[in-house]
Amino acid sequence: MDWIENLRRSFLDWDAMGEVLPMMIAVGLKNTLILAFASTVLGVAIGMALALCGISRSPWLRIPARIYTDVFRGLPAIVTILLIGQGLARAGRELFGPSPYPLGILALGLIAGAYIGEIFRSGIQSVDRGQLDACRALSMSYGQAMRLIIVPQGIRRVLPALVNQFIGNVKDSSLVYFLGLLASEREIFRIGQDQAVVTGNLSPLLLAGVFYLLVTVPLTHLVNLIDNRLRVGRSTTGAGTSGLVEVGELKGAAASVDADTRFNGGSLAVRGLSMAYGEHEVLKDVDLTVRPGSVTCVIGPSGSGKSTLLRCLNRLVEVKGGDILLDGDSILGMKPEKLRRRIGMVFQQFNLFPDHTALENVALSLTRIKRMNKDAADRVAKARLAEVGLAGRQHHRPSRLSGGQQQRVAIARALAMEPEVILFDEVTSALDPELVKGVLTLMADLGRRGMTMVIVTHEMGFARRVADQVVFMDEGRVVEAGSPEAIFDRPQSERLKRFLAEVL
Ligand SMILES: Nc1ncnc2c1ncn2[C@@H]1O[C@H](COP(=O)(O)OP(=O)(O)OP(=O)(O)O)[C@@H](O)[C@H]1O
Repeated sequence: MDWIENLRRSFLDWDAMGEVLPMMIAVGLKNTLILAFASTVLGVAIGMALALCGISRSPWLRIPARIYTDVFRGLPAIVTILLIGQGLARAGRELFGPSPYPLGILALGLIAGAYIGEIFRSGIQSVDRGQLDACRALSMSYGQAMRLIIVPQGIRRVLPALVNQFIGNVKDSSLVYFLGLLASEREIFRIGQDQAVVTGNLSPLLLAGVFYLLVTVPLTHLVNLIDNRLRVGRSTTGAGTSGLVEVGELKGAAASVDADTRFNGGSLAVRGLSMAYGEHEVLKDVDLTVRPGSVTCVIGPSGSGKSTLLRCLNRLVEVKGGDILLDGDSILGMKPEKLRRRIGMVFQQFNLFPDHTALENVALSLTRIKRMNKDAADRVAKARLAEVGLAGRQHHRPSRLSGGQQQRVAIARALAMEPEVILFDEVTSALDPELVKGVLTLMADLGRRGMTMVIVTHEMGFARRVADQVVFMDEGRVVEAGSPEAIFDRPQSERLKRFLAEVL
């Protein structure tokens, strides 16, 4: 069996492996890790800049980012490494000295940046649009929303892909030897190859392969672990609460709220409001008066413009014509962030920040927007959570709360900013039926305590019981507005009669 002996001598020459092992660890492994790590760090910095440029509205940022990505992703790594390493050799010598090592890191980093940029971009763009809405409704600027919520969430989602990129850099570092590294700068592959020439067999190279696997295989498992964790984290709904528990939580909370503490509700006046998405006219000449401390329920068929009307009230969308007055002042001249401190909003899909606990969700805008110190913000946040019956769940993340509890955290978050008006956009539509009551009970209580509320709802029973005014919209217009009795018992228009016949 000569050929087996030949193979053994070629690949499993233990003496040759033993001889190269110390150098493989002290020089090769060290250099490979430095090259991979430094180029990944550089790649992350370049990638983040590319991602932010890539999602920018300005073509001056978007187009160069696109070109960069196409070029560095499209070229074979070895071409880039040689072009940078040899093309910039002179400048490199002046900047870094004679060694091509830093240029190798630069080349690997430039290549990695193109891939990491795409990873970041897709991560950031995969963050639910509602997160940005929630940030804006909490009066964060676009930059703050990106920095505090959207980008960190996007990065968290793409952590596995980033680790994969690091693995890619570990492997690509083997190409840098083409630049002619000094002996002390050789990485795993180069040492294996050099020693293979000396020993005349492939054992040192096989050992180099084993070293690559020792670095990359655990990392691959780490990727899977992170991936699983993220998936489990997302799907856990460990709440396990029933509707009865939820209403019970609120009863407990009612005792902690001083029923005499009243909100300082503001007034709204909508005059001749129109709004369009491009050519599509969604609101037409809408007039509406909302008294301080009153509850207005907006009802109407799907697509009639109810949500858009709410979004105009805190300028999440811009109006086309007409005016909106808050306590007599036009909101159109106000800075949107200032306006949104005064008009809070709660969304159908809750839009809580998933990486933050209930307490952090409520406290975030207090520290970041209202500039309260952390202790004071936590005190306020705890009090607001207690008011919505969630004192015992402050440290739960949204994924561990039921839909009803999440919605109550969202209400606490809006309340914490001490708004004069709160807008509710179909806040019970995404809830299981048994969880609806808890949220509606809470909203009715806010109404009793004088909060001005504009509520888009399909809960007709709630509108009849709680509203001071019911507004029926159809095809972008207010068709009828009046007391619940007037709307539900004495509808005037054919359209309202038909709508009520369908929903009641
Ligand atoms: N971002 C958008 N871009 C373009 N059109 C939109 C956008 N949002 C809503 N629309 C359109 O505007 C119209 C009114 O939508 P809006 O969501 O305000 O209605 P709605 O009465 O709240 O409906 P629903 O009860 O189904 O939520 C619809 O025709 C809708 O398709």
